[in-house]
Amino acid sequence: MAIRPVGGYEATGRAADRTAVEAIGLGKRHRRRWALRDCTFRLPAGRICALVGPAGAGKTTLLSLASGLVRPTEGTVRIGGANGSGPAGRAKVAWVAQGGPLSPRLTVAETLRLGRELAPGHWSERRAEQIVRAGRLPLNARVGALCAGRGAHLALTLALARQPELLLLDDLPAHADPLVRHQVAALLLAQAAEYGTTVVLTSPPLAELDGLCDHLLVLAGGRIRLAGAAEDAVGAHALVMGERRGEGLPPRIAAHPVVDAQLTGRHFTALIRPEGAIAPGPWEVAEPSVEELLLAYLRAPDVPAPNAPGGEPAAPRPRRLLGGTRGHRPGIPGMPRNAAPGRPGPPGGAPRIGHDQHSGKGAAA
Ligand SMILES: Nc1ncnc2c1ncn2[C@@H]1O[C@H](COP(=O)(O)OP(=O)(O)OP(=O)(O)O)[C@@H](O)[C@H]1O
Repeated sequence: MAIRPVGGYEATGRAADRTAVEAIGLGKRHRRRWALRDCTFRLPAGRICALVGPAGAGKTTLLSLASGLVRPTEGTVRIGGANGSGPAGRAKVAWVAQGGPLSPRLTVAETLRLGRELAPGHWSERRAEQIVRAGRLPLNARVGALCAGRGAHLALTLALARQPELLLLDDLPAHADPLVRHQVAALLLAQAAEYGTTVVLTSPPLAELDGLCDHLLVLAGGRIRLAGAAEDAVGAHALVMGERRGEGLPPRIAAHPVVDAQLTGRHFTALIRPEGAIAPGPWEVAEPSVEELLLAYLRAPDVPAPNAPGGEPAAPRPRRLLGGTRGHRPGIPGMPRNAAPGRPGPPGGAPRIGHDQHSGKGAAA
């Protein structure tokens, strides 16, 4: 684990009223190729945000820009109101990255002492002790003898004791055993609630997001595909499941923007962004889980952002009046909504409906 630049956290005002990260037209180009482009979003303070996207989507680039380690080619990113590229912005961010150097020869106590010395004026001894106690870190153990989960917990202690406003967390929970992952999740929730720290988790296990992440940021191809509060994002989509009678989706479903559709045998499952009421028919309509929503976006990296091209957060929407049979989690045996994370859809399953689904092409007659 490597701890990147850190700084002080001002516990003033209601977290939800403050903006932790604001990106406007943010972009980074390497030679002629854009790693990130047109990236516009606002992340309120005190949120736990899942940053999700396929390999090469631009996640690390976004973290590098947010941490101030890399300067944008275009646009701006502000951290707690300060320019993210300047010292004031950088001082508000901690980045716990995978594979960085915690010295294996030092003990836990020596590592913490070093952390305190390297963060004069920012270090909270009380917070460090709390986190060490919560993670049951043995103070006299050598860092090299700690299991991966405890090593991760130590890296997190170093980062949080420095009281950052924004914590960037790279893959951490995925590498720990379930108990440590649970401890880390509890720690992050407490940190966000009590200290207003904003946490950005890169590629967290999708099955563990419900109840942990309340904000979503989906990238693909260097552009934002979805950004906003998880609740709003879920409310702006619907999962429609039913029997199919033609080649593609029923026209009354394909009339809405389709994010992803899975066709399996005689059934279909589609994640749509309803534009108005969904016409009734031989299908069920349900609210997607966060996992289902993200899986659909990961399966459809080309889908345009709701407010393309800027990809701004979707505004909170009132609950729609849905047609069809609206249920909470009806589930259809063998359908993708029950698929395990990382295994989108049943084996030998349905073809993914491509881009032209958004215009409704490919719908069944
Ligand atoms: N220093 C660089 N020079 C050239 N191209 C780069 C550089 N850094 C990133 N890229 C390219 O920019 C794109 C985005 O890379 P980035 O590492 O941000 O993606 P990512 O979502 O973090 O991917 P992964 O999950 O595989 O780490 C990729 O196509 C990558 O090859």
